[in-house]
Amino acid sequence: MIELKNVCKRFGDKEILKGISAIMEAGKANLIIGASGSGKTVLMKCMVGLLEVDAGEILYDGISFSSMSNAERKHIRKEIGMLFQGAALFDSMTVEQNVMFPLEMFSNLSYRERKKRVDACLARVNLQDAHKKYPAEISGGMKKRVGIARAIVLNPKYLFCDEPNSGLDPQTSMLIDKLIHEITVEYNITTVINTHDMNSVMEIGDHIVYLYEGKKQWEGSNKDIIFSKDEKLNQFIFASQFLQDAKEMRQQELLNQRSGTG
Ligand SMILES: Nc1ncnc2c1ncn2[C@@H]1O[C@H](COP(=O)(O)OP(=O)(O)OP(=O)(O)O)[C@@H](O)[C@H]1O
Repeated sequence: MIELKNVCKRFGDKEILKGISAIMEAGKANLIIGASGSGKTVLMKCMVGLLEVDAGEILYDGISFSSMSNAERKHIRKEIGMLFQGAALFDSMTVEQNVMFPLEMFSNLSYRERKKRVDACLARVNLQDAHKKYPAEISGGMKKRVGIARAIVLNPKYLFCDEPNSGLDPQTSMLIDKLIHEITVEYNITTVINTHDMNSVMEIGDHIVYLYEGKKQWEGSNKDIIFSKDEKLNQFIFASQFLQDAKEMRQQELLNQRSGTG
């Protein structure tokens, strides 16, 4: 679990994060959503220590990460996996070498053990036959899978995904979402996902934090969203008439199920 307590961040006289408190739960996909410029990336960077908070606190399983020195943060950093936008693979390395890279950097495993772990992670993301391929030879969806395999190769407790669906078609996006969600539940990972993708929100949003102009405007699950009366959230999620109609239909369906008439 990651806990944010009144997190504030400014750049010069521009206040970006205005006292955000929220919980990122273990074994759940925690989504940070909000319009462009609302502070999602800055918040994620604060959480992994790429930026320092100006005030407030970030706790990893009860331990204050924000007040630690860089040296003290090392053992928490080892437990963090990251899936970057566009997967950020090394072009000159094969798929297998990309996934093995963190093990070479941060583990004392023998080559045989490393190879076994890489094989297991690539199998978990359904990429059994791509070991010797280079990133340029595989599709965008496959690159994301390699990125996921690399992010989980060290068995992380925490997984950060920045826009995991960017550049993917809707069907591939859903497969990637499903994979991230399955892995999160399977290994009880605290997964934090920055996204603009409304499909992701509705499909895997176990826990959602909606930022509006640097403040937490709303927090809840994808099931709560259907019944939320928060105007700003509704305008953001159900922006088109089509989506508003879909929301009302789903609302009715759920109400019917509850009253036993559906
Ligand atoms: N290093 C920086 N120096 C100054 N301003 C910054 C810096 N990083 C981010 N900002 C500003 O902080 C605000 C929030 O940026 P952030 O990237 O977190 O938005 P976002 O919600 O992730 O947007 P998007 O969805 O477009 O990625 C923006 O106004 C941005 O210009």
